[in-house]
Amino acid sequence: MTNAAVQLTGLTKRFGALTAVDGLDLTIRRGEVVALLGPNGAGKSTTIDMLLGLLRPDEGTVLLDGQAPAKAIAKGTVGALLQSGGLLPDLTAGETVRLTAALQQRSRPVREVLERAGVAEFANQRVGGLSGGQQQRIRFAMALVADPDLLVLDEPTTGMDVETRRGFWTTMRQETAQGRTVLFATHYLDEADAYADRIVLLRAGQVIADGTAAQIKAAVTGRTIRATLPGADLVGLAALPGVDRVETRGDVVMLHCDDSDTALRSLLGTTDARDVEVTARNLEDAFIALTAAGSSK
Ligand SMILES: Nc1ncnc2c1ncn2[C@@H]1O[C@H](COP(=O)(O)OP(=O)(O)OP(=O)(O)O)[C@@H](O)[C@H]1O
Repeated sequence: MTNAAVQLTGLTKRFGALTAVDGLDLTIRRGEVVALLGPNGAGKSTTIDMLLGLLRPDEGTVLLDGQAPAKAIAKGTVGALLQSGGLLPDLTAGETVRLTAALQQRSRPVREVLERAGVAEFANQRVGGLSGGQQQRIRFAMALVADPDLLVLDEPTTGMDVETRRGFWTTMRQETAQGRTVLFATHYLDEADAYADRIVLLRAGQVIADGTAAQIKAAVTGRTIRATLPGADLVGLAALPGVDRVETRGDVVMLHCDDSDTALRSLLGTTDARDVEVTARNLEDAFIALTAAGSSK
């Protein structure tokens, strides 16, 4: 079969005058790990809710492995971790996952899933008394227990401390190594950078960048040359070929360049610059640049 794991076409959702998701097209191949990255209100959760069939699109279509969401989900091939809800406070963590397993057409051994998701250590405690991060781990176990081909995770590490986050992503790596397709929404640039094969950057319900972390960084073109140059002639530096803008901090100059190779040759040829460093923009620079302008609709 050649169906994409996820195919969103012209997906649109309006809430009154607000267009939360605006004609979104997205195809995810099987086995891809995709981060849906964007600031608050970008439309990540609304997209995920439509993808899972929890919210009806105003326009557009969702296909999961070539089928409507309800059909794919009924077959048990989709596991989801949503931001809230879904937990009964009086059940224990273990009972919650066992109950979820019992409702699936196919399921993995509960004991194994409890271990994997880091729930085993508090499996006998009631859900209502657990922390937000522990409850997130239970939701993760619930998503895994169906042995899904597609895992959809809406801000999975919310409420987790640093160590738990790390453990979560270690487990995720093991899961994705088995060929699962994963779509996760996140605010965290480092998570998208470290764990996704592909980053889809959303702003105001539209895709504004789509590629590997390296491609997204490259989309915000330019590099910065940093050098020590006491008494620098700033006007002269700004006029060097390849230089966009010049900043100084004491004896250090920073040349923001659209062509750092040309700029570097001129800098070294015409000045006494030393301790020279050339750096690419990082994902945070790209994120800020791409999401900053015109974000309100
Ligand atoms: N049920 C609703 N009724 C009205 N407006 C809504 C509703 N759900 C979402 N919105 C609005 O739609 C926009 C997109 O929200 P959404 O939750 O999808 O964004 P998000 O990217 O997931 O944000 P966050 O990172 O804060 O979770 C926001 O402006 C939000 O206020």
